[in-house]
Amino acid sequence: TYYNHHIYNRYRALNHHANMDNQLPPEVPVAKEEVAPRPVNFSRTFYGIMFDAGSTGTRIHIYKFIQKDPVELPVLDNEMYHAVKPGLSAYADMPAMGGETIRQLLKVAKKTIPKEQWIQTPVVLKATAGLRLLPQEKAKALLDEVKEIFDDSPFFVPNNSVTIMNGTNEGVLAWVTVNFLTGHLYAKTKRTVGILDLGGGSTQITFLPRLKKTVLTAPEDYIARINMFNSTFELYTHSYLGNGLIAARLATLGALGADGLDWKVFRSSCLPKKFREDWSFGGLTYKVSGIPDGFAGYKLCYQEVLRVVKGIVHQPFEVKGSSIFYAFSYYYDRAVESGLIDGSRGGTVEVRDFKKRAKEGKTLDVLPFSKEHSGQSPAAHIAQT
Ligand SMILES: Nc1ncnc2c1ncn2[C@@H]1O[C@H](COP(=O)(O)OP(=O)(O)O)[C@@H](O)[C@H]1O
Repeated sequence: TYYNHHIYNRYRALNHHANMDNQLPPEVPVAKEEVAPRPVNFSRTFYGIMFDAGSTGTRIHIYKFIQKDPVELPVLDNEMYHAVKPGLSAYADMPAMGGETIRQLLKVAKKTIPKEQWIQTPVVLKATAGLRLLPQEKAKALLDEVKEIFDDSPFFVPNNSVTIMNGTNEGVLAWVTVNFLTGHLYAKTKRTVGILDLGGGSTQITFLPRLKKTVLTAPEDYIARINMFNSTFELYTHSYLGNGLIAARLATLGALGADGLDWKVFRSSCLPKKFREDWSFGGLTYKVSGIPDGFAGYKLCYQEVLRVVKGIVHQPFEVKGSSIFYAFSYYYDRAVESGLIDGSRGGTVEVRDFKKRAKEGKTLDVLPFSKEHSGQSPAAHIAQT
């Protein structure tokens, strides 16, 4: 998942059809023409706290905004970031302990935000695939726990401040963010970039189709209409739940949703023959291993993975061309780990580069959770071929 402060600066331009509550702090009254003389030395500082409750970790983003003029939009001055692992969904059976991780992160917010600002600083949590994958009652227990902790905190708790974000909003917001950051977001924009987000539990693809055919041939719920700059954009967007890096890996092993986790060892030719480990995800622990008396390698692994994604992935014809996509989250992590791009500058890769590395065995990273980089990461481009 990827939520970015720049959306805040653009919020007046964006009116997404889907339910996107405005969680901004109370707005400064906009001066009308006749109220002409502006206050001298007007300057207002305010903060916002955003929790990103992902399937592999919970992150707090504390934003500081400065508004120098009552008729101008506030400008982001600073962002403070902190993350903990595992994510909330790992506490599916012990919501109180899950809540404790939020309480700890709120301590960071108390240290960062001046005391007199606490009461007007909104605090919001958006959960993604980890909670979407849990049985409803377990997800609800975790959200209720978080809500209680927010209510006990000295911060401003808006309505619906603790929710699961749906996959469409996750994909659309990432698209808006990346296009804003890359300067493609303006009225009548034609040249936009697509996004590919590979989380732990889900993966999102979003782009603005250039061909009418793409919109007409896509499944109906893959098209999201958003209003910006007085026009409607029809975006192609989909979130594949259960196909994030970690969830899909467990599905490949036949472990996702399986019983007998206490004794079953899930084997895969995607893992080195002698490999054996316990992996935890979503509050469950899975015993996994390679196939000691069998084979490991690209071809067999490819067949295993194909069985999982076959019939699931919708492939719009249009992206086969020369479309530019910005890929981030685990796409970025894996591209850095396998030496395809530079960790601080990002870089441009083609899908075939990943394939080449996989054949060399270099992306056969067997750690379930890689080190998470801090703050915003430079996106890795993927030019699709
Ligand atoms: N602020 C951020 N900027 C860039 N990548 C991020 C950020 N926060 C999390 N990530 C990346 O998201 C991936 C984990 O996704 P996660 O949110 O746990 O899964 P999901 O979206 O499926 O719930 C990791 O690759 C992590 O580095």
